[in-house]
Amino acid sequence: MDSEMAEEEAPAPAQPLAAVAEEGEAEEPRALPVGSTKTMERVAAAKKFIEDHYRAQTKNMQERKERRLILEQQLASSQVPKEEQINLIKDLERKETEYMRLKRHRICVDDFELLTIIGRGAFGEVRLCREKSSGNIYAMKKLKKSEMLVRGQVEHVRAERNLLAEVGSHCIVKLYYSFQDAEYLYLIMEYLPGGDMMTLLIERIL
Ligand SMILES: Nc1ncnc2c1ncn2[C@@H]1O[C@H](COP(=O)(O)OP(=O)(O)OP(=O)(O)O)[C@@H](O)[C@H]1O
Repeated sequence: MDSEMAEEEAPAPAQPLAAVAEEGEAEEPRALPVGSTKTMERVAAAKKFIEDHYRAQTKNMQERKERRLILEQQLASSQVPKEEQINLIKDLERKETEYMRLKRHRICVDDFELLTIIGRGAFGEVRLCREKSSGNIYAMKKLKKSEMLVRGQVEHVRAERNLLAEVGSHCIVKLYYSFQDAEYLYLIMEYLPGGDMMTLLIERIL
């Protein structure tokens, strides 16, 4: 079994404070201090993140096992020679491992070669860029986090990002990646040459 398939050990649950009291020492039950609303929100967000992460990981492992099983069943009922069957299964495992390796890679601004500036938005510039690994050209929209906070636009930007990520329409620009660093959010979109709608409308109307 390779490292991807290895089952992860569940982290030990945090020990409740009361349990830390020395054995035999009769302690009056004390109310634990409750964190501020902000802290409680962070705790809830972290809990959700961890749960989602492990759920996704379990699902991935299950799907991977199923893909292997399907291939094994297909090969068992085929005329493919035994040696060839072993090679095909090894090939599948190699591709699965490579896929997991690529998935683990956290994409960041260094994965792109920054080219010319093609526009300016409310929170920063839009640049043409080239993905180093594939050579693909995209439009990179860079949004300054502090500006978004000052103008109270965090929810609008989040909605824009979610909409671009979820809608699959030829009328809406495609979003390929989104990521952030300490200062900026980045949206990596399909590059649409030809200018924006407002310029087009002005040209057509005037
Ligand atoms: N995917 C893209 N392909 C090509 N050019 C783009 C792309 N996205 C943005 N641009 C260019 O960058 C400019 C600013 O981008 P965008 O309109 O998304 O920013 P914004 O912050 O929403 O701006 P505004 O507040 O003015 O609407 C656009 O007018 C356009 O010229």
